[in-house]
Amino acid sequence: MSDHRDARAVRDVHAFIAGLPKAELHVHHVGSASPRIVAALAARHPDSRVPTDPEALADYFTFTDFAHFVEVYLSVVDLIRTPEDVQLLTYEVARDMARQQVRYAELTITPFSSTRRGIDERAFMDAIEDARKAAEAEFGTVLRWCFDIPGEAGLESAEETIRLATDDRLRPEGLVSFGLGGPEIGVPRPQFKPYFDRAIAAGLRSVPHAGETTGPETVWDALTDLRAERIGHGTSSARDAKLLAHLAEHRIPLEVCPTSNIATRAVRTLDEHPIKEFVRAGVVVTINSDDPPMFGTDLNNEYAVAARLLDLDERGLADLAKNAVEASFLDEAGKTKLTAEIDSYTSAWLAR
Ligand SMILES: Nc1ncnc2c1ncn2[C@@H]1O[C@H](CCC(=O)c2cccc(C(=O)O)c2)[C@@H](O)[C@H]1O
Ligand SMILES: [Zn+2]
Repeated sequence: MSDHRDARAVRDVHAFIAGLPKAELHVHHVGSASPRIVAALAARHPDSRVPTDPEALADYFTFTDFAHFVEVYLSVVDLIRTPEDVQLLTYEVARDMARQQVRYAELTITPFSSTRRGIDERAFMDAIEDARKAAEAEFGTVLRWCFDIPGEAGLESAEETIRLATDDRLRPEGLVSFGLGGPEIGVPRPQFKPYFDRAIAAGLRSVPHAGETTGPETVWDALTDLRAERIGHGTSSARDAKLLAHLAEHRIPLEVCPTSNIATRAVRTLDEHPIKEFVRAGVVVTINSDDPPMFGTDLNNEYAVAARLLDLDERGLADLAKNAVEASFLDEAGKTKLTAEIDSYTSAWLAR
């Protein structure tokens, strides 16, 4: 292929991705605050130390390691102080998703971080639900929630998160799953088993982060003790052939977030990312953005990265998008509809 045609092919793939209807399964609520949203929140709370100028913000969002990332993340959490802030963040995140043709997203929310900072729990639930309904009506993007335990904040945070997720008077209609985030080093997964047992008994699905910054044994713990149905990241699974075979056989999808893994220094370079090994082993791979503005990315860019790393054409990209629909917690009718939308978009594109 000549350089000229190469460049055109890449442009074409980007245009295809931009219009491709997509589902996103691993994306954090606070971690999705774009410079536009950060500026709006900081204008409400001028004492904040988070910069609002986009260039300064890009600098601020350059991380030395995972611990530094969590420190910066928590400074953005500190910008969210009222139920109105929660509503604004959630609604505006949905607007950014809709612009990328994201039709369905499971958004990971850490309610503990808000309630411990004094936001009333009832008002918090009302704020996210108001935003969810408005986003669906106005942007056509369907949102669902994953409530996650911030592991580093200890069992007190696990207790608070499970209470908020299972108390019938509080539990929001959009809640579908239960997660575990934050640092893994020094935060063993098995201690959270009783909380995942309670979540699963209440009908929630188990989707912990595992194997992002620690080895494959953490992924095994997530499968065995937390009964994970999908794994957040699971990057280090590539180091354990038996684990890869297990994930493939039981069709346990990985929520792969390539750019995030580089930004938090979990993986050295994109070319060393194990996504190819996952696909080669037959593991179901989904593509996600994690904390897109913090990592200078968005879901469309993550699909473009995957296209390059996996050498995918439009059909291959559509298959990735369909993996996410299949691995989602949408009902069967919703899955069938979104899959058909992906297929008809792809056929129309290829028939141009
Ligand atoms: N790639 C990621 N991998 C893992 N997690 C990620 C990723 N991206 C975003 N997160 C989020 O980071 C939070 C970390 C928050 C946390 O540990 C903490 C500790 C102590 C106190 C408090 C508090 O609020 O007072 C919070 C998690 O809840 C998670 O949702
Ligand atoms: Zn994450």
